Amino acid sequence: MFEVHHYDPRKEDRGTEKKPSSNSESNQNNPRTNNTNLHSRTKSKKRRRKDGHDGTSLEAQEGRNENYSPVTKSHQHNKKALPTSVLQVIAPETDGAISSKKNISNNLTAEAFDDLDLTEDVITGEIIQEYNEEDGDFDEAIKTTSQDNNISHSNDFDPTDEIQRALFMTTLPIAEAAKRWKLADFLLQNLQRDGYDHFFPIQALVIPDVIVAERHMGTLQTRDVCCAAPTGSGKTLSFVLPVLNALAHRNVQRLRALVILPSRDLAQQVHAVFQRYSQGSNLTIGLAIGQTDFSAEQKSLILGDDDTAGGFQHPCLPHLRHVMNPGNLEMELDAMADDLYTGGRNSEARKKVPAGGLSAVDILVCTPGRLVDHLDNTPGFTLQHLRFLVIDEADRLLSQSYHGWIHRVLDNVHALPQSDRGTRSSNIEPVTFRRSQYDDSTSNASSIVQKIQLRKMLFSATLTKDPQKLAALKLTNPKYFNAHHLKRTNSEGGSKNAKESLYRMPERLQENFVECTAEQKPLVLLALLLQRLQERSKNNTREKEMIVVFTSSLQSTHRLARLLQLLWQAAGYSDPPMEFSSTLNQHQRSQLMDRCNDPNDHSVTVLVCSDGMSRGMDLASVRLVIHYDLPSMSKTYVHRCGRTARAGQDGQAIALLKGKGQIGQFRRLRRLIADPEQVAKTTVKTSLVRGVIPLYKRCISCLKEVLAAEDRHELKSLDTDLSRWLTSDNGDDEASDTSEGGDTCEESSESSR
Ligand SMILES: Nc1ncnc2c1ncn2[C@@H]1O[C@H](COP(=O)(O)OP(=O)(O)OP(=O)(O)O)[C@@H](O)[C@H]1O
Repeated sequence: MFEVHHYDPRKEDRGTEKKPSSNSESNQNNPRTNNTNLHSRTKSKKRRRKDGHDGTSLEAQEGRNENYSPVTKSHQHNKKALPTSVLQVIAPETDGAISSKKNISNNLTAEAFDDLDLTEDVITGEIIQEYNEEDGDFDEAIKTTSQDNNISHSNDFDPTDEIQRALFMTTLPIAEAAKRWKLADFLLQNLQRDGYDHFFPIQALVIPDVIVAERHMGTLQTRDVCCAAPTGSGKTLSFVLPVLNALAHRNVQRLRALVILPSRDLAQQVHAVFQRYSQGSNLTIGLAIGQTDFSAEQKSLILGDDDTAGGFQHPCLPHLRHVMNPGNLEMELDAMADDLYTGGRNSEARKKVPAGGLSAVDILVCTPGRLVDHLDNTPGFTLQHLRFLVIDEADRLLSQSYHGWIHRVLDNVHALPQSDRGTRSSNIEPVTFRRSQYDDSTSNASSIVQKIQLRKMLFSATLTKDPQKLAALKLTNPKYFNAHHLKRTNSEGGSKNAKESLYRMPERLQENFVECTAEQKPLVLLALLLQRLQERSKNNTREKEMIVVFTSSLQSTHRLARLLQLLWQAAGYSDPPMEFSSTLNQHQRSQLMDRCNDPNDHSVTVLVCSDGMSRGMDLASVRLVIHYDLPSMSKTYVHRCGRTARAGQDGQAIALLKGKGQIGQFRRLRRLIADPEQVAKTTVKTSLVRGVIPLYKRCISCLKEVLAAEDRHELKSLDTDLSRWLTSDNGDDEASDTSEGGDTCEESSESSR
């Protein structure tokens, strides 16, 4: 079930959950009830417009349209079908959705969307003609191709509906979809370079939404976006592409998009995606995560000579530099527009601070703490011209204050740089304007220029709907894309808990658990790992594959990683397991991620991670996630599992549960996630577990010494060569207790890690 609805935090505040519209009501209003083919629906769409109807589609409210799958001829040509999991990300069945056209509630909206990709000419002309001429009956063609792709179809397709439209766009070859959205050429080239054939549904939903809002900025009211979609469903490109597209034709360099992430690792990852997709444009992407020293980071963000960034010695210098800049003309226009718009209220302030501040970057990817540092201490750093505020892993960021970053950002958006605060009024207007597309000499001033609006975009696989937290962001008329309450395309009623469940797993994830005792747990883990590696070498698999093991604390991550490294050494295996946690410094973590991401580097087979690393990490080769310790929160479980089965690929997650107590705990935790019955018990061969006991005993006796040596700085954190600690005897005496000691069952809250 996919919802797109108008989210009103005030309603939740009063405890009044948004209720689905009743079927009968929806039926009465549904203009499509009797439509059986695309021709008649298109006509009915025209009729509705004539009648002043806003074109709102209501089948999403009714939940009757779960089987929709529009298919074009071009998709038929492309035999590589989209994974159904990807299509199901936004399966249109829903209980509370209101079509976005109604949401935007503006007569212009329908035209705005049509303007974008599916004009009636396209619908009635291009696509249908193709089928009429070459494939015969259009509906039949849809049916046939749907069956080919194992996707059921419905006759209720109405291309004016946003969800339907998004699904439709996912079936088109990526070049065609990009053309219809008029995506910048460099973006398409980058997508093709990466071998992407189709957009994913969440992308097909969010990208045109942002494009429409940008194109019709003057007439459509800005709507902020809250987007919850499963792990690995492609949320990153859903904001990277439209932001780059919107800024691609800028003349003057200013900080126009701010992308905030909860950790340095994620910020680096998203920064890399921006870099990759900005190739071919002249946009500059900044990174502020505290990786370099502060003044070096300042210099990378702010234009000017070496002395300017840190010192900002003379206010005239940057102004002069800006006047000499080729972008001068555009700036002057902005200034003029500003005067026209604000009656000159800002002109005094502008005399002191060059319009646009001194940004050396167009887009800044950052962590909240470092952002606040720059707001406080970097002269010329301004959020004055921000057009996009993207908050990725929003629930995580909103749950932590990070020096009150939200208030600091909101206070600074559209405000002048710190250096000129003394002169401005408290409620200053934004000073960025752009020329209207409909510029003509007869227009008056206010129609020539459009005030740039800030759009906030929130993303997460476990996005909170906590009204208090969202309220802090002061969202404008937010539009909530919820892709969690999904329904399997071909099943009748979906899962029992589909409506109550908060989260949803990737479609191709297989979830299992193994029941064992505390003592058996490390043995079971070892047996599982060895079994997997042996299978791999037996099958002679060349493809890169990784296993990620999660523990519940930093300390157990380190202990377990060391134990496994000893075991590898004792067994004579190459490529020992690696630790990935905040025990490593940023540079070491980045290097490790590079190795994990390099398809030709097969040296990392097992990663032992703390929960600090459970979110967002995008490693295509992870095939198995093992929950060595059970997390205490459902959302941590969701994010951990989401390190595999990404982008429509297969993956498996196995939880090691200590006895009945933990099985109950696991059930409770799993209740918030759709399809609890999907989790199956699995076992590990006793012979395998028995087989690893001598090896384990030999290593557990050395572990203490290894850790002590590390405390004495005799061993580096990345050093995996532990051979000198391995004794030749099998350690029978010392290791009568097989517990490795780091196996703590203690659960700690996600935020405490
Ligand atoms: N249209 C596409 N076709 C094929 N692969 C894609 C497409 N879009 C994104 N991907 C790939 O899918 C993978 C997952 O995407 P992404 O990291 O954006 O997921 P996500 O939804 O942000 O997940 P998480 O919630 O775990 O952060 C990435 O490796 C990305 O390159």
